[in-house]
This record gives sequence, C-alpha cells and structure tokens, in this order.
Amino acid sequence: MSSSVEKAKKLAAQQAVADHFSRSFTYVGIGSGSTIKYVVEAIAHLLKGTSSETIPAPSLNAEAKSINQRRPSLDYGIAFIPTGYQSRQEILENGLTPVLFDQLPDDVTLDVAFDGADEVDDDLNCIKGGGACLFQEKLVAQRARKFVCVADYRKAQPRLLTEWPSIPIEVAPIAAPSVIKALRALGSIEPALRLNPLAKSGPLKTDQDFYIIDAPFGQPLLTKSDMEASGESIGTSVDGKWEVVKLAKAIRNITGVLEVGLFCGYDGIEAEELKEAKGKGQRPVAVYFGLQDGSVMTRVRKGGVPGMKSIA
Ligand SMILES: O=C[C@H](O)[C@H](O)[C@H](O)COP(=O)(O)O
Repeated sequence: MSSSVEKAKKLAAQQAVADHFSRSFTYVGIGSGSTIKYVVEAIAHLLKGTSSETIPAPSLNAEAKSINQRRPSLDYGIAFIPTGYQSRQEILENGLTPVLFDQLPDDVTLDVAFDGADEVDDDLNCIKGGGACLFQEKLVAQRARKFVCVADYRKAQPRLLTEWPSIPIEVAPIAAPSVIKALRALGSIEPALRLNPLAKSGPLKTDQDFYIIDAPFGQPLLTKSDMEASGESIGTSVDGKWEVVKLAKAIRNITGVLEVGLFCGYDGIEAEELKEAKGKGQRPVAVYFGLQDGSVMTRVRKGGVPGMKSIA
C-alpha cells in the first residue's frame, strides 16, 4: 500500500477521533479493516496519561458502573465493542478493554461507533465488507448514537459501485449456490464466492463461519437525489438501474443471506422501506476522507451532526 494512502487514512482517523470521541464516553464501537487501526491508535494516544482512577465516578453512568463491577480492569472507564477478531486485536494491542457485543446490557446505546468503508456515495450510503466483515459491523453501527466512517480519498465517489466493483454479501454456506442464482435473477453479473487468498483453501470464512459472495451490478447505484431528480420515489428503480435502498432490501430478502454490505437508507424512509427485511439500514452521520494533499474532507449527513456544518 502506498505511503500516501496510509498517510491519508491516518489523518482522517485523527480528525474523526478529535471531532467525535470524548474521554467521558462509556461505550465505543470499533470497526474492522486497515483504516480502523489508526482510529484505535488515535484514541489510545488521547487516553494516554489518563488512568481509570482519574475519571470521576459520577461521569460513569449506571451501565458503566455495572460493567466496571463485573470487570474491574476496564481501562479508562471505557468499553470498546469490537466487530470481529481483527478489531478485538487492535483494541487489545492498544491497551484498551474489549467488551463483546453480546455482553452489553440490553438498554445500552453506544456513544459512538467508528469504522472504515470501501466506497461512500454523496448521500453517505456505504459499501462495506471488502475485508469480509459486515454483519458485526452493522450490529454495532445500529446500536450507536452516532456512526462515523473513516477512509482514504479513493473511497469518496458520487455513487456506489463507481470504482468498487461489487457488493459483499454474507451468506450461510449451504445456501451459497441458491443465493448466487437469486442474485443473478436480480441482475448481478457473475456473483462469485470469495475464496481465500490461497485458493486451494476454499471459500473464505467470516467471523461467523459464513461465506462472502461478491455481487457486481454493472452500473452505479442511484441515490435519493437521483430519485428526486427523476420524480420517482425511494425504493423504485429507474431505467433498470437499482436504487441503493431497494437493492439492499431485495438482497436481504434472499433466503440464506445473513447481511448485505450496503449501509444505506434515509431517515424516516429507511425504516418504512426495510421493515419487512431484517432491520433498517445504517448510514454514518459523517465520513472523513484523508486526501492526497494531506488535508481531510468531511461529508456530513444533512440536518445531521450537532456542532458540525452540514455539507452533504
Ligand atoms: O470488511 C471490512 C470492513 O467493512 C472494512 O471496514 C472496509 O472493508 C474498509 O476497510 P479498509 O479500512 O481496510 O479500507
């Protein structure tokens, strides 16, 4: 990987952490991939020199106290919720405390969740799963008060499937052939089971021991703005092109699909569009892109983040 790309990831991560992380937080979601490691490093750097003892007891809410009682070693009073094996390792290697998603008290909402993305459109819909993580990432993102993405300049595109070639889909192994058939019927061109880098090892397995199918669709996906411009409503397609929410819903409805790597949907509309499926989509409130010139570009949800200018 070129050093300019790595530098871009790091700068974006540092800016995202500066804008969206606080020492007073109790629950922080940590995504997967090569960019998230810079987020964890930036958080650890910020927390360095702050011991758990220096956090005044009243700043911890009831749930945190309860976790602390069960886990006296919760460093800095913050539980970091991983989205898979690599994510957990990043948390541990930076001296922070992972708490698994299924150990969270029922009524807890994460203060923030950070993650990477493979491609982000103008409306902040994302493709994720390029590194075979998407199911736990969606669980964690949906549980967070705010979901923030961090990426390098290559990921900023006007529409999804502009440069990123396909949509990652996590499927039950036994259903892989029938899901591939169903994806073809939806118009996917040569959907393929993702193999291990060492092909003789067979299909790549996710953290859930499921498979990933990568599904190309030939044309960029339409956004809400496209639908408004064409006078069509969200959830329909225009000239045979898929609108992102409609496609996410159609893929989720295929038997054998655990989750689709489209983090999408629009406030008020996403719930309606996706309620027959397995939950609503999830767009980030803000995406930070590290640029080649050493600056950071931010796309923010319309009407979106307290204290931040809305530009998307
Ligand atoms: O499966 C992987 C995750 O969705 C990643 O967050 C995504 O692929 C971005 O990864 P990276 O930061 O390595 O570009």
